[in-house]
Amino acid sequence: MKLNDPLLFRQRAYVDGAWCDADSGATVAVLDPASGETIATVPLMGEAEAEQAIEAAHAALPAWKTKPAKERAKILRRWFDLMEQHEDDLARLMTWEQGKPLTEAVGEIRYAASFIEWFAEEAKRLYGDVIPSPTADKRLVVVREPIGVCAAITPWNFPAAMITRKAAPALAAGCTIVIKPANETPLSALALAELAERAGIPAGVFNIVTGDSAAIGRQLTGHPLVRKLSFTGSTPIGRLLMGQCASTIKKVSLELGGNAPFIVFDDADVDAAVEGALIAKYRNAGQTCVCVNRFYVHDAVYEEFASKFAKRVAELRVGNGFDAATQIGPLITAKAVGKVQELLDDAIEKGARVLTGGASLSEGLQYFAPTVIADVGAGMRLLDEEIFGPVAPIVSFSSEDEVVRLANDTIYGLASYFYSRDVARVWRVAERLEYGMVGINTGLISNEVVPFGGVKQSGLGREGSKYGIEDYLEMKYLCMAV
Ligand SMILES: NC(=O)C1=CN([C@@H]2O[C@H](COP(=O)(O)OP(=O)(O)OC[C@H]3O[C@@H](n4cnc5c(N)ncnc54)[C@H](OP(=O)(O)O)[C@@H]3O)[C@@H](O)[C@H]2O)C=CC1
Ligand SMILES: O=C(O)CCCC(=O)O
Repeated sequence: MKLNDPLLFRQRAYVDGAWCDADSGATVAVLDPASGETIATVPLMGEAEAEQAIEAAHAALPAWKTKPAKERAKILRRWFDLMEQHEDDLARLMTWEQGKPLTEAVGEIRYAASFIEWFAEEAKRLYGDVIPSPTADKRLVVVREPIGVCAAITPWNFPAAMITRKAAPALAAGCTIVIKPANETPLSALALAELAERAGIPAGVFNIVTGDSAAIGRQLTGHPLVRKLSFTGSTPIGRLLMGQCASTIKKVSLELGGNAPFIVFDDADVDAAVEGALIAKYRNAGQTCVCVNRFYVHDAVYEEFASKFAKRVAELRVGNGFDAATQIGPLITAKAVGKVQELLDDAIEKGARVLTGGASLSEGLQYFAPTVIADVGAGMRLLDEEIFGPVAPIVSFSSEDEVVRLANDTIYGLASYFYSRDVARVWRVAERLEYGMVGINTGLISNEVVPFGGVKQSGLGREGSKYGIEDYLEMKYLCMAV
């Protein structure tokens, strides 16, 4: 891979300000999902190396948390500037290891950097409170302090943004952090560490350990010095990690799976709904926790929506993310392709009708045809399970009550979307949907200024926005006799 700045291509972990190997010297391969070829190796670390990183983060904490917020903000701002300057290289590394089209990778680098910019600004605004005392002899004050050493475990679908959405508020609040990126996409994380170092983030404040996720995860969730865990990934692993955190009562933020409904009412602008649906379903080849999992379309506009949508989906270009024409890259692994195919086959066997697409595109490679299926109904697995791929199932409905009930009939509660031009209905449905986020007449809801997160088994806490720093802070109440 030719980079303008070759030093951004790092193949060693970053702990206590140093580039390190695993104690055993063992490594794990990073694969290009477009070709299946090995593009790099990173250290196969485990519990011992994770513990060293936790101890480094603990040692670095006193100096970092007592730095004036303005100084922490300046350092974070430099990190943001460096990400902007190196956006081309960062995006190329991401497409190489993750597969997403280069334009989407550039978009993610900007999105990732925006969390650093935002929280650099928020660092200076962590106000306390003065509480009017019920008695004359006391003064009551609330101050907010960094929670301490934090841990983060991040997924492969957004290899940069899921790191900065956690690390930026942590560092802004005065915490230090140890991060375990997904083994599929560690190169983006390590490039961020290189830029963090150049920005002047002190040794031990920002650490990246790569390798055995279960072993590192056990250490990060079990070590008493770690005060908080933030995880983005599947609901089963989130459940496991939450349980592991119980013995040391850590604060936990979880951003887990979704089963997003996308509802098109009979009063919707159908053409606008088709455009919104394309973004909400096919971004990152459908590998996003806020990607639509189920389309519910009113009987009166079902055929119109389905045929217009299928026509647009059939035009999507699938290919290598480095090809400028590509809109849909490869899926992350062969296992992911198998899972998407299995869910699709189950639906077809149970009576779903393929409008476009319908299968993986190439023997041995990880390309999957953007697919739309109609006549989808109860009992098909993809209505309950996260597809995480470019398959769009369409279900028909006939009343508002019915569709709200169907949309809420899931253990998940992350993102939801609907299209309607009836103002009263917009309020009614937005209030009745049991989701942390509701897109109304839009398919794109993410940015750094809004609280991203879910209810039910989609997780705990919110990331981004003025609320996103709360999880990295503790309240301390001071009671003074006067
Ligand atoms: N909410 C979201 O954004 C995401 C949801 N998913 C959902 O999960 C499905 C499976 O994807 P998958 O990548 O396997 O998701 P996982 O939840 O298994 O992986 C997410 C992260 O957790 C790590 N991890 C896995 N097992 C453990 C463990 N025992 N202890 C500590 N960390 C662990 C992974 O590391 P490593 O990869 O190195 O093993 C990765 O960093 C997807 O199809 C999708 O439905 C997946 C990713 C993101
Ligand atoms: O967890 C994910 O899938 C990443 C969220 C992408 C986004 O912020 O929109």
